[in-house]
Amino acid sequence: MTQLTSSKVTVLGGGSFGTAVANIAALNHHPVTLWMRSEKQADDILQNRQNSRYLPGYRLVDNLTPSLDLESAVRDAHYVFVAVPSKAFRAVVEETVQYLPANARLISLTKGIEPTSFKLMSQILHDLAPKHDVGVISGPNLAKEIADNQISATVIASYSQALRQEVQQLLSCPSFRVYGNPDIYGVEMAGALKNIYAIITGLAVALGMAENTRAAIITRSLAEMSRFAVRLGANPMTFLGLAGVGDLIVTCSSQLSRNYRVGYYIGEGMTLKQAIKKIGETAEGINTLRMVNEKADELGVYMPLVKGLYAIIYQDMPVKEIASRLMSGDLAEDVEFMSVGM
Ligand SMILES: NC(=O)c1ccc[n+]([C@@H]2O[C@H](COP(=O)([O-])OP(=O)(O)OC[C@H]3O[C@@H](n4cnc5c(N)ncnc54)[C@H](O)[C@@H]3O)[C@@H](O)[C@H]2O)c1
Ligand SMILES: O=P(O)(O)OC[C@H](O)CO
Repeated sequence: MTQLTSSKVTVLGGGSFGTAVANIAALNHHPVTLWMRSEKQADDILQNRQNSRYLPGYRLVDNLTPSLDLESAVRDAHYVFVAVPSKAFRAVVEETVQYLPANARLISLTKGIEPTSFKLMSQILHDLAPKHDVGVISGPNLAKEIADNQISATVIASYSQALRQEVQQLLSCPSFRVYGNPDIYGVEMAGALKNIYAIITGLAVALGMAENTRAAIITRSLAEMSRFAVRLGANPMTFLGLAGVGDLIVTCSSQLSRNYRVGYYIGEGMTLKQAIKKIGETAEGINTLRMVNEKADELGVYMPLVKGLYAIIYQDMPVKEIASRLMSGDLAEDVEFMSVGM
């Protein structure tokens, strides 16, 4: 691999993950611009070297510069990472492309699916910037742990081998290891789907589940999400990697996951609205659940866990009734591996 020289990196979105990834690139001595909407947050970074709203207590390196001006943030960038919630993704990229240098690489950090179109973020990037190389980062990456320099690993997925290798070099450091994978669809789908199962696990923990139960939920979640994604064209092997089982494990185990916490608060008796308000940050799984539930019906893919959570959240079904339905369904359906692709 040829050594990457100092490259101008821009991250769009000053939330927890955008800030954490921007800081890693800056730690690797690249000049980094973090574009955000909030003047207050930008001032906070300039004056206190901290994003107190999203990553309180973590020092941001000096070569990370906040910016409120999209044009100047993007104009000379070699790499543009997009870290805004999926519902804002298309609008932000639409505005960005007019300023994009011809050779800039575009990489999504977002784990979600576009409502109505069912497009993944890389597909939106392709739509809006068809001449640019596109990639996606996904893996077990809790932003606060990355900011705390805890050892973490992730996946850069792209059809472009050059882009994969460049991003590996751009972000790899002693506490962060980046692996390449050409299966962009599988990596991205895994990152979106695991949020649904984190909500289920959080809910089950709040209701006092035992460790056997957690293991059963995580394992059946992996089978269910792989079955769905493989039906849509993903490589089943991706689900045995960091972006698949890796991310599923961390998101279904940690109170730092916002999706897990949504489930936990609902399990404690909050309404969905109250849970979302209490978290105050992006929890993509809520919308992903609606879209995947609909798509599973359309494709005829068997997804009992998605169906169960949908019934609890959107149809007000009692959790106990859903749990007993899951445990007493037709055993003929419950074959561990349904086909070569699970
Ligand atoms: N936080 C994590 O641990 C983590 C890890 C991996 C991936 N992700 C993914 O990254 C994406 C972003 O998550 P996050 O954790 O940074 O969310 P967040 O809630 O911490 O921050 C979202 C940021 O996006 C900004 N934003 C929202 N709408 C915008 C718009 N229209 N224009 C400009 N900025 C806008 C908000 O102001 C905020 O700064 C999500 O899809 C999430 O699943 C998060
Ligand atoms: O906080 P969550 O639930 O969005 O999860 C964060 C990351 O996706 C974990 O990899």
